[in-house]
Amino acid sequence: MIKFENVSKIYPNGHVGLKNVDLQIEQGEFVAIIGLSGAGKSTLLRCVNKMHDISSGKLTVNGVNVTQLKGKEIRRFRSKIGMIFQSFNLITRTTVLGNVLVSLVPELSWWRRLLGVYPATAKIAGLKALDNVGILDKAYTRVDQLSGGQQQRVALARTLVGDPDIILADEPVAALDPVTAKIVMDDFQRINREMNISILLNIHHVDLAVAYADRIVGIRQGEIVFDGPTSAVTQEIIDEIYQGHGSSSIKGSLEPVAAEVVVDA
Ligand SMILES: Nc1ncnc2c1ncn2[C@@H]1O[C@H](COP(=O)(O)OP(=O)(O)OP(=O)(O)O)[C@@H](O)[C@H]1O
Repeated sequence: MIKFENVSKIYPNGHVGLKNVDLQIEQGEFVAIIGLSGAGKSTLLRCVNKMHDISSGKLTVNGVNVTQLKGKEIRRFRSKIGMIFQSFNLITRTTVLGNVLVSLVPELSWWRRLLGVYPATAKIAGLKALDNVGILDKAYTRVDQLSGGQQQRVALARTLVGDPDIILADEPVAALDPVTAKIVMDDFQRINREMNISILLNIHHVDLAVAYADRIVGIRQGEIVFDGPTSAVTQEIIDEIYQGHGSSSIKGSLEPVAAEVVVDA
């Protein structure tokens, strides 16, 4: 369980990234965080795995007080939290399998790290993760020869090989075309349902958020202004989250609501 209790985040320059956030996410939930650019979506996500430190309040993940983690504890803590970025963050000149196995490097002995020699068990785990996201046949292809969608699936496989409890995804489909975005969102949904991994995902496309997530959290200027099941989301709520910015002219329109994808001009 991820639990924010009255959490605020103030950046060193005084900017308030999060303000009095109360949020509880149970294991296995699929939550989409929506809001205008600069609303605080990434800040919220990055506090969960301590990429950002909170300024006040309390943040616990599976009972662990995140603020109190130090040194090696942080690495161990993060090993159960996968992170996916818009830009994939892969080593482009390495094979797909090599990228997936990178996440296991901290657990390997120094000589294996030095030589890049992975035990058979690690390789099998890596290949299984690739199979899980439908790109097993690309295992020995260099990452820079893959499409954007395939690269994001490599990133997803890299998180899966660590057997995470939680996956944080920061705009994972923003760089993808609508069809590929849907394929990647299908992967997230399947992984969430089949593996009971909590998914916390920032997304600009409200239609995709509503089509895939179980729960929507709306953020405006660092504050949560909506938190509820996807079924409760209305155009009025979307307008409230994107207040003052004419949601139908940005990506915050509920039309169409279903899995059909709005092309980002
Ligand atoms: N390191 C930083 N120092 C100061 N201010 C920051 C820092 N990082 C983010 N901010 C500010 O905090 C606010 C929230 O940023 P954040 O990246 O969380 O927004 P976001 O909702 O994820 O936006 P986007 O959708 O554009 O990624 C923004 O006003 C941003 O300028």
